[in-house]
Amino acid sequence: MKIALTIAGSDSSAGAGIQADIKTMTLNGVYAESAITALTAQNTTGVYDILESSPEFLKAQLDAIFDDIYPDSVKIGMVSSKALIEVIADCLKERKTKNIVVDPVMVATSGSKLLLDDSIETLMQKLLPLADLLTPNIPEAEILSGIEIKSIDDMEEAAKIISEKFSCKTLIKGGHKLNDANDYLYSEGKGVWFKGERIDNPNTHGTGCTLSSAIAANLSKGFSMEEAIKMAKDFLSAALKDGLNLGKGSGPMNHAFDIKDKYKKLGENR
Ligand SMILES: Nc1ncnc2c1ncn2[C@@H]1O[C@H](COP(=O)(O)OP(=O)(O)OP(=O)(O)O)[C@@H](O)[C@H]1O
Ligand SMILES: Cc1ncc(COP(=O)(O)O)c(N)n1
Repeated sequence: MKIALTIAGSDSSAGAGIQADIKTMTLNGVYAESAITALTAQNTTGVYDILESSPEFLKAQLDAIFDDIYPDSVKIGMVSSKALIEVIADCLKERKTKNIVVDPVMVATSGSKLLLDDSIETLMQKLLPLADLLTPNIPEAEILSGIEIKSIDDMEEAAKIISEKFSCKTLIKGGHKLNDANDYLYSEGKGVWFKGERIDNPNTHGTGCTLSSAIAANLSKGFSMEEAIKMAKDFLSAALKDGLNLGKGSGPMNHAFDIKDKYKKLGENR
C-alpha cells in the first residue's frame, strides 16, 4: 500500500486540518500518517484557541514516522511559527522526501490567523523552495507573488511569479474568491486551467486541505501532477456535492460520500 504523510494542525470539528487530510487520504486509497503541528479548538464558526506542538515534539513525531513507515508523499498544511517551519524543512531535506505538496495556510475560512505574520518570511525562505507543488488560494497567492489578483490574467501572472520564485509547480485556487471553481497550474514554463463545476454549497470548510491531501495521495500512487490534480478536484467536487450541512457556520464536506450507505445499512435494524 502507498503511504501519504500529513504535517498539519488538528481541527477539533474535523472539517479541515489533520482530520480532513486523514479522511481524504484514506478514501483515496493510501495509508495516512500524521505529524501534528498544533491543536486548534475550532468549529464551523471560528478558531477559539491554539496550542502549538513544541519544535522538539514535532521533530520526535517526524523521526518516529520516517524511521519506520517512510511516506511516498508529504502534504504540509498549517504551520504557525518559525521554529516549527525550520524543523519540517530540516527533516524534509535530511530524509530526502519526494512528492511534497505545500498548502501555505495563512488564514482560516472563518477569518482566524493560522500563521504568525513574522513567520511568512521563514516559510518563503525555508519551506516553499522544497515543495514540488504549492497550492495557495487567492489571498495567499497575493502575498507570495507580491501582486494584487483581481482578474484571470492576474491569477496566471501570479502563478508564474510564485513558480519561478520558489522553483516549483504552483496551483492557484480560484475557489470561492475568483473565477468560480477554476484553478490554474503553472509548471516549467507552461500553464494549464483545471475547470471545476461550481457547487452551490456554503459549507466549504476544509476545501483547501482536502484538495492538497488528495493531490498528495494521488502522487503517492504514481500519477503525474496533472492527473493527480484532476482526480483531486473530482473527489472534492463529489464531497461538496453530497450536501452535508452541519454546524452554525461554514460546515464540513462529506469526505465519505462514496461509502456512507454501506455503513448506514449496518445500523438499520437497531
Ligand atoms: N463552491 C465550490 N464548488 C466547487 N469547487 C469549489 C468551490 N469552492 C472551492 N472549490 C474548489 O476547492 C478547492 C479549494 O479552493 P479554496 O479557494 O476553497 O481553497 P482554500 O481557500 O485554501 O480552502 P479553505 O477553505 O480550506 O481555506 C479548489 O479546487 C476550488 O476550486
Ligand atoms: C487546523 C486547520 N488547518 C487548516 C485550516 C484551513 O481550512 P479552512 O480555510 O477551510 O478553515 C483550518 N481551519 N484549520
